[in-house]
Amino acid sequence: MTPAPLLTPAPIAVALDAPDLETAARWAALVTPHVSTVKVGLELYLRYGPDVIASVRGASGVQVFLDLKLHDIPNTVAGASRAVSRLRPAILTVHAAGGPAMIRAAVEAADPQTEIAAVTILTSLSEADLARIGLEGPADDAVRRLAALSVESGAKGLVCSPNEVSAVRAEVGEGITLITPGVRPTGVDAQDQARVATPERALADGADLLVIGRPITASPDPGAAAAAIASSLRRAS
Ligand SMILES: O=C(O)c1cc(=O)[nH]c(=O)n1[C@@H]1O[C@H](COP(=O)(O)O)[C@@H](O)[C@H]1O
Repeated sequence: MTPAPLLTPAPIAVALDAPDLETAARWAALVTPHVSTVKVGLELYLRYGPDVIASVRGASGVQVFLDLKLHDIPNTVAGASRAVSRLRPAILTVHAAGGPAMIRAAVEAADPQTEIAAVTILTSLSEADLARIGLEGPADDAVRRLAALSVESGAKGLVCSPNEVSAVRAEVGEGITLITPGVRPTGVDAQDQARVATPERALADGADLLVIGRPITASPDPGAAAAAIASSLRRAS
């Protein structure tokens, strides 16, 4: 296999969970030489709406992941998916727990260039939390079940923790983008994340795109933090 050119951006989506647009755009500009993707979530989208996409895409034209985690009845999710499609995000999230008809509705309403990714079980939930919401047993079981139903319903991407990524790959095979938040470099606090692993582990276990927020954006130099994780991934692969 030909080694990747040294400066290929790493398969990382930096979560731009910023309180204001200027900060988000600054983070995006600092990290985009090093990473493939930036992620816009609820905090920014609910404050600024669709304009935020163009602001973070900036001059670099970096791939934008729109993480709205849609979860409603199929008709409503179809409308929302159609509404944001014109922004041409590369990825749009829905909650897998919305069920097959809802996932299918999101896929059918989206622009063909937008990949619908289904969030299986939030990485902030521990097995004790899962038991409290009626999902007793190993997280792996629920994640694999939701992954299979999402793919059957047309999702081309799945979001799970790095701890489940190899089980999910075995369940759904190649050709589905596996996206893992819950990523923490060695020694970095998990904060509100419950099911975590290092970036190197997530990639080795088969993740296609690592979502990383605060370990990069809370650094005094987000560009250097992104570059350090990207080069550590290159060394490990
Ligand atoms: O869909 C997501 O991106 C997502 C799913 C999930 O299960 N867990 C999760 O943390 N996320 C997002 O991934 C990002 C993680 O951020 P950090 O914990 O700061 O690295 C946040 O923007 C979350 O909204």
